[in-house]
Amino acid sequence: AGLEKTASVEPASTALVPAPVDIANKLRYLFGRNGDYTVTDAYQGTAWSVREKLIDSFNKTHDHWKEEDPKFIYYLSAEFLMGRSLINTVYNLGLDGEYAEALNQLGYEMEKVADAERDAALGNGGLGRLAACFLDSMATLDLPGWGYGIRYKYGMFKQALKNGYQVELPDIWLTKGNPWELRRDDVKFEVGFGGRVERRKQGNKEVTMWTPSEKVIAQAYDNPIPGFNTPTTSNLRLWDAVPLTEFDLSAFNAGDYDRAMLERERAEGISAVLYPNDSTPEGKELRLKQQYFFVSASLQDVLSRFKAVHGNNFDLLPEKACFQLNDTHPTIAVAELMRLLLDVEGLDWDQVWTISTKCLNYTNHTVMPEALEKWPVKVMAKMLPRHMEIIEVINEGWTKWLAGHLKDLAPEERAKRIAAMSIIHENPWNKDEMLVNMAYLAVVGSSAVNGVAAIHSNIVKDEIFNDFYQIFPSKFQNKTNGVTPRRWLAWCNPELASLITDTLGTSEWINDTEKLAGLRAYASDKAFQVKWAAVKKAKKAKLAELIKKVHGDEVNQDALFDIQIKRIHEYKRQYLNVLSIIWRYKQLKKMSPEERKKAVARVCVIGGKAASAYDMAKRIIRLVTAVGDVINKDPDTKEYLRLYFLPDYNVSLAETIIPAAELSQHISTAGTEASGTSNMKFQMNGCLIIGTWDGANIEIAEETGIDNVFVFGVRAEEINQLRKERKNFKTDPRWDELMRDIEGGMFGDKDYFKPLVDSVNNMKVGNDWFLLANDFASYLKAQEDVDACYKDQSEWLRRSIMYTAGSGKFSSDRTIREYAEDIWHVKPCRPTV
Ligand SMILES: [N-]=[N+]=N[C@]1([C@H](N)O)O[C@H](CO)[C@@H](O)[C@H](O)[C@H]1O
Repeated sequence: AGLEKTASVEPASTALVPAPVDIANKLRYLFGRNGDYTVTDAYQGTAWSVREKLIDSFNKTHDHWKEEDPKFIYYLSAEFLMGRSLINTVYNLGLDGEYAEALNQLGYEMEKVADAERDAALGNGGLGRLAACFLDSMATLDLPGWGYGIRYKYGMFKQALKNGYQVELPDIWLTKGNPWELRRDDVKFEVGFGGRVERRKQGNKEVTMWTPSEKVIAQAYDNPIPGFNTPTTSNLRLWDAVPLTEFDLSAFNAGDYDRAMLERERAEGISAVLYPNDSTPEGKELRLKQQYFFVSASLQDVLSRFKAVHGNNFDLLPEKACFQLNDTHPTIAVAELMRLLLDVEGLDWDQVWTISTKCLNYTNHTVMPEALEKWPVKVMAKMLPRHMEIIEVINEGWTKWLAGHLKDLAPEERAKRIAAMSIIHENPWNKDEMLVNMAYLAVVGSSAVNGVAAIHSNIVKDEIFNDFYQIFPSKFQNKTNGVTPRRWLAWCNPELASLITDTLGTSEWINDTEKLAGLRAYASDKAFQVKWAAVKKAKKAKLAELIKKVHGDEVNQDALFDIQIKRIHEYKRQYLNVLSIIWRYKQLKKMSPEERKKAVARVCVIGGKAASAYDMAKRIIRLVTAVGDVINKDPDTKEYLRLYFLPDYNVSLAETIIPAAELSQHISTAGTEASGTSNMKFQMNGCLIIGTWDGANIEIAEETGIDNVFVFGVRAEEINQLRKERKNFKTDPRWDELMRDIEGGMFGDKDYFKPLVDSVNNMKVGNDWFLLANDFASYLKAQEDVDACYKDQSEWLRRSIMYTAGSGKFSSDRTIREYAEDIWHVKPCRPTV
């Protein structure tokens, strides 16, 4: 793992070179810059200097783990939404003081320099960011663990607004090089696709030979992951797809330039771009190719390191390695681990099945039926013929076992149950097509299956996988999500962090967040409330600055900052938020100037990307910008209400918005948001929540005190019935008025907004599947409660402090400790300094 030591020459670490000198050295020798540095220079110089300290810690850690040979956890994920690394790395390594001083000497502020870094946006939303938070906690808890994923050349698209509509731009993030990665020329694996499978006699054994028709090389890039306040630096290994042959000269000489480049393009195309869908599957074959590409390279890598130490003693593998499948995206691992141990290592089926199921664990992140990946058998059989065979054999064994297990049932009932749990089943929308259900394959092929919040894990057990739960109840667990308090409180809100540390008299809360509960004693302390409010005010000023930069408007910084930032999706109901803003606007318009003065002014911010092919989500974005265009310019109301869509929402923007937020919205239809994680980040930063009884909102309310949260809306268990009765639901007259306004062109673009109105209001066309009309009245009521509470600032601040005090549970350290104890059975292994 660490850089191989040559017997003769011991590399001299640059740790002894004073940081300002080292930065200047990097700029001179890496970038040919000799003074009058730009802010980008200052970033590059600092990053390449810090990089060496990071590599030192990385090597020490991996040398130690090599000696100790502990059990490892490998987190397989198609997404890692890392964001920027400079601040996190400098602070986690405890180098913040040294480098802040160094940059001052060069005439730069750390914060400004940090802004020059591009986000590593190798993910869509919650699922990808969760993986990044998990890596931070695994390293901070000294757990021997690596992330494995894809080094996309183009990450999550950049979002821009053109006349109020979303436009997507490629995320060209690697052009200036990446100081946070190490290309590992000594770590490459072949990955095959297509071709045919043959059986051959070898001695008395029959062996299976898969001859792929296409091969690419998986090239490893290591991204050291520094833990906080520990010598441990773990790793995120990302794979880049490169062609076997760099350039087909013979084709070129034959004048066939295209063919000369063909193999290169085809190979590079595999890791070129992240599919921009959140909670909806991508059916394109290239997506399956991406999934198999990184899974095969990762498993080959783990087995080769295992064999280097333990030879062919594969029965030992489950004691030395376990894998977490981050949703169904890496589920092909069930068949690939079987193939590698069966066909390459020559072990027999039952032994391999035992080893494989012991090693694999699966996390489900959504119950949306349309989000559960199902690959057509014909696509799988063409691209991965050997894997399709293995999946058929797994399914045969599984359905045969089921027949035995359900022998007491009546034959037709038994057949029905078996068909309902078959990994390979008909496409309900096209009977001639058979599908491979990747979620069922993951459940059958794993030791543990978990949901990501209590309510979600119950729905997983009681609804989507109930048949499986009844057969192996002990396989199903809950692991409520968490977020790293380093990035999402200590580093993005240092002002609040130092107030907390001063008040609690320790900074230990940064990796022991249960200690935040100590703030409860200060919730009603007037002097403390003043300091608390001052921090929030300063952060609001920063956000106001950003709004000015993006939209050119000065906003009222004494207004309530009301935020909804997350991927745009109908189930997350940004549409409902906009409707309440239109209603608020209309109330303000009806008021006299005196009455308006008594109203609670609001600055509403909405941000989030819509998947590029998701038409309805794009219409929601346009409605937000159209409503904003009208109300922000209205002389009567613009002092009391604003609505801004902040484009290109990503990790870095969240780090600016969340500390400034006073109210955040998590208003998904109950039972649809598996967990949510931005809700936890807002809570940590003392931002109050208006939300439905859904996902982790419920556990946040339990920890913060239910009376401190503005909860509204129907409960998950009512949904099915309400959907059936939706067409007879008597809508609120205010709702009807707003539908007429939008349909009537109050915000222009009425034809473009018609499908939006129809989707929730015209039962012949849409059926308001996400029950916006049903929750409308109680939502407006909850918003009135927010206004009433905000008018009593001491009550508001008491609640704000109680939020942070109750956020201890939502540290990803707690989540990872639970995974490590209940699923992975890995133990901390801290290198000695
Ligand atoms: N896919 N997916 N699932 C999600 C998010 N969209 O990425 O995973 C997140 C991480 O588990 C959840 O917080 C969120 O509720 C869920 O919808």
